[in-house]
Amino acid sequence: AIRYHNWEVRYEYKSPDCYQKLVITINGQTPGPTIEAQQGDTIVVELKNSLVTENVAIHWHGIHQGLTWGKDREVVSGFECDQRGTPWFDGVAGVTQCPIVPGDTFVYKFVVDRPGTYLYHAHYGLQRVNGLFGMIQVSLPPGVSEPYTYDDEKSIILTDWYHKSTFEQATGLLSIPFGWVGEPQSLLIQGKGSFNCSTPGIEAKLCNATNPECSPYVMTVVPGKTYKLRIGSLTSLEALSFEIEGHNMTVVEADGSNVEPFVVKNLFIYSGETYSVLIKANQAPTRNYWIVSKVVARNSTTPNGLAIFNYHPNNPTTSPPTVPPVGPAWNDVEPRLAQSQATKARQGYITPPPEKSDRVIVLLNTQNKINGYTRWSVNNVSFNLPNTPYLIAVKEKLHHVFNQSPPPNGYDHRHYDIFNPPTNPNATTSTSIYKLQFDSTVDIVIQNANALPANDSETHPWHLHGHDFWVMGYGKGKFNIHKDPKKYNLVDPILKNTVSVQPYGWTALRFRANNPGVWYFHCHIEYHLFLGMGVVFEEGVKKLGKLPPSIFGCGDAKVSP
Ligand SMILES: O=C1O[C@H]([C@@H](O)CO)C(O)=C1O
Repeated sequence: AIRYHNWEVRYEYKSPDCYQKLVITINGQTPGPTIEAQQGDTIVVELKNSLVTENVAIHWHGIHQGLTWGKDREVVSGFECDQRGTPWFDGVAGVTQCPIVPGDTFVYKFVVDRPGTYLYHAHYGLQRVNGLFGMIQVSLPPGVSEPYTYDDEKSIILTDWYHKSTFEQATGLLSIPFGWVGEPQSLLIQGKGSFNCSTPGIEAKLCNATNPECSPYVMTVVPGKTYKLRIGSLTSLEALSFEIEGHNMTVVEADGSNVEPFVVKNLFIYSGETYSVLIKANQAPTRNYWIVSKVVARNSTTPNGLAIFNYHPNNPTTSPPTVPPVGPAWNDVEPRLAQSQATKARQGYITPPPEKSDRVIVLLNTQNKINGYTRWSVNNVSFNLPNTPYLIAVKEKLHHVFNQSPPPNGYDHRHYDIFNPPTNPNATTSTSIYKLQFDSTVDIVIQNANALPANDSETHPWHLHGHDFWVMGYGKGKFNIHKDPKKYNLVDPILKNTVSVQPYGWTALRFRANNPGVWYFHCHIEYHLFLGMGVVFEEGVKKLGKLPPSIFGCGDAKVSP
């Protein structure tokens, strides 16, 4: 089926956490409308940019934009045809398309070829921070059922929320001295939070604690029933712990893959990840319970996000009689690593990875000063987008629009102490990209190191466009290229599109470069990406037919040839 959506994107005043500010809405909503579809459906989104002074582009997070069924898939020309990849609709301004200028309408059209929980969000500047995002839910075709049962389904998006405008944030991040955005003012659960309006310095007319826009989100359940809850995180900065007071959760899905079920009291979720959990409403039905979202991995001042788990027929607005659970310690890496390691492909749904890879790329994450500016770098290269999208530049052989020499395949691990902040005097900014041999198997090892402040290494969630990767392993300290690959999980690794890398730790991934296109791979912390924490992979662009004219219109790609 074709699922048609007509969206208008614009700025509006909203008070998601009681504090009024300009946010970006889709058809008046943030989070935007949920896209519901069945496996194999074609999604058409006709998007009108009514932002007046800003471009826009929307990324369909977790959607491959390539048809992965059938082994000998032929990529043919003619972009009207559905039975092929659509790498030009991945929605990244500067990578796969020119941005959509104010007043313009752009049509995204792509197939959702796998069931599961996915997301969509702005991929232009810092717009995601302003609320331009939503969820994509792809169900199985009729007659096919999931390997678990439940009575009903719910979904929520978790975010963090800032009061400063993204313009002010961007100005700080691009200044000397560096103006860091700091910790968010609140955490939102499905677009609702609660900032304390009596905080000193808050203008009374901008903050109204009784505004219905910031009444807590309520999830109503019927006693005894089991619910599938889809959870996505699109935080700008924070890693979260999510918990429903007194209720265990059974994890069954991660980033669209079936998970060998395991039970948690709290779920750790990083920006860009999605999970489905099963929850049984099996507690005393005479009261409501707290739903809590809490910052982990940073020593944050942000108060917990709260929502209400409402047992029908209790009053949905009645606060639970208890103090909300405090959740795990922010700095305890062990339970987070344990959850990541417990997340394996479900028996009967395992796609084993190739046993060997053709190429290994080690990516060292560092925070650097470049010409006095604070940046994030990968192998000492801080990434900048060119004015002409890579997809067009590669396909049309516009070699001058980006640096043609490849970025480094690794870093000098013998002479780099990941625990002590070296000055990284050689870091540069660059537009260069990794060219992958088509259909080769690629291993990526992401290595975290010190940030600029001493004794400080952060958690980074890395997201790959256009593919799922097998999560081969996680480790502490410096990755050892001789010993660590021997411990890779070749049996039942999960396929994901976003993965966490813990402080001073590493994460190893494997994927097949079999989707013709140009694909971003980056830290999903919006501010880190903004400061250069990403790379781009190109594979098989030669195989693509004519690019659709609608993605042209910027840089040296003004019109379709
Ligand atoms: O990118 C970042 O910058 C700050 C800090 O490292 C420097 O102020 C921080 O916590 C980040 O995540």
